[in-house]
Amino acid sequence: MTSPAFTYRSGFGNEFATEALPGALPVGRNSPQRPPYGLYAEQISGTAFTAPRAHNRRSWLYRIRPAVVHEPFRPLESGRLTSRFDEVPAPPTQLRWNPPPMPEAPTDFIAGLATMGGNGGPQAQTGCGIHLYAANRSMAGRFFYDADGELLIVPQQGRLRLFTELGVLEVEPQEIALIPRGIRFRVELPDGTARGYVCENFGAPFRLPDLGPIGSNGLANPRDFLTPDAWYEDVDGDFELVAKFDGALWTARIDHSPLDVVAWHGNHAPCKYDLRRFNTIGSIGFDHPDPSIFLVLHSPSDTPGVDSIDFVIFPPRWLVQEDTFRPPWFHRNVASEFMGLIHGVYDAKEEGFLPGGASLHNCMSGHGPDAETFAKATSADTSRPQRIADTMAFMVETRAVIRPTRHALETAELQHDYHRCWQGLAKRFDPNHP
Ligand SMILES: O=C(O)Cc1cc(O)ccc1O
Ligand SMILES: [Fe+2]
Repeated sequence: MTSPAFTYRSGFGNEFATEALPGALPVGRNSPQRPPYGLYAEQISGTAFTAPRAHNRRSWLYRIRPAVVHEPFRPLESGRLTSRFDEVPAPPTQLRWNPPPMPEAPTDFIAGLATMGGNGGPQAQTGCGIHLYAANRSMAGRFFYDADGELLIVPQQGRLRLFTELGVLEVEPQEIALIPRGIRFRVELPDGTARGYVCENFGAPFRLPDLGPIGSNGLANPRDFLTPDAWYEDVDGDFELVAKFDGALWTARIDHSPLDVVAWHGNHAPCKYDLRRFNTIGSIGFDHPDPSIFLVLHSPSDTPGVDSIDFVIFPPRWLVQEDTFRPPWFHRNVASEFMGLIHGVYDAKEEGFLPGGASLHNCMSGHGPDAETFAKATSADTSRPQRIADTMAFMVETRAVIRPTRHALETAELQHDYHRCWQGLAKRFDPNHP
């Protein structure tokens, strides 16, 4: 038996309570002697039991069988998915990649993941793995969970239907999904193929940033995050449970679908967010602000004010700054910047940075607009507003160096001529003309 309808509740990090059968949620206690409908009660903790209340994440699940019911795990060939960021020395060179091609062989979401780089790891409980996925078939007969981190999924092409233990998320390009650490799920591809990005967060769960002087509204508003209502399937069969655990993949046989949670309550729950809802705040006077104004979600580190990961977007917006070089300035950054393009064109790079592609500008490596963009922006009329339309780029900015994997440095998609886009920035200096 399968329950229908994919519906959501609104809010970020809320305490939700939802049941797919009436009365399935116990009232007034988490673990009654006999939960309704013969369900098992089970807690999943995403933070330390003793984490401060504001950051504590846990959910109570009422399910047909407890999560422990499966056979032992054995190693599974991990393909291009890894949490090893020491395979090859990280070059300070600016790097850019073309979009990965769609696979030819049948490839599901998990098999289609290729790690481009990262830092920290599951043991350090900080940093991230940055992956691209390209897939052409739905996950059939297998389910996945990531014990190493939370998954921030950024579709670029093709919708995803994420059937999770806590409900179903349907996401399309320009939406993102967050799957908390440990939550089991399978991925269907309603469009047949799908491509995109995954940021695997080994550290503190992503949260909304404080808004400081912006005030009580703006950037990503909490009510635009949607968490699914309880949904379950009661299906027996010969299935596979795949785990990413301590950097590698493992597989275990399981004789039923683990997506059998009939009711749950708590705040360790998946959600989705439409990036087009982002309330972009910018300069209405002069100068191009720091990209921290584009922050959607962040994973704070143990140092106040310094994030382990910032997830930032560059959405459509108006540029109105007068007497200003309006695109991103030339810069070097203590943080490291991995970028992807979901849609359209990015304003600092009109060519070469393609939807589905990626770039990496590591700690203190100079970068900025290409020569063509520089030429246009220095002669643009800044007495008029300019609309940046049809664009959606994102950046995963991290405190630690993003070390590319061997795959990232050896793939045919690496653009060996990337540096040329800046070589046309000629000497303009003339000491006789201030
Ligand atoms: O490098 C980039 O294109 C990302 C970026 C954008 C911006 O507006 C300011 C700084 C920055 O690193
Ligand atoms: Fe940058």
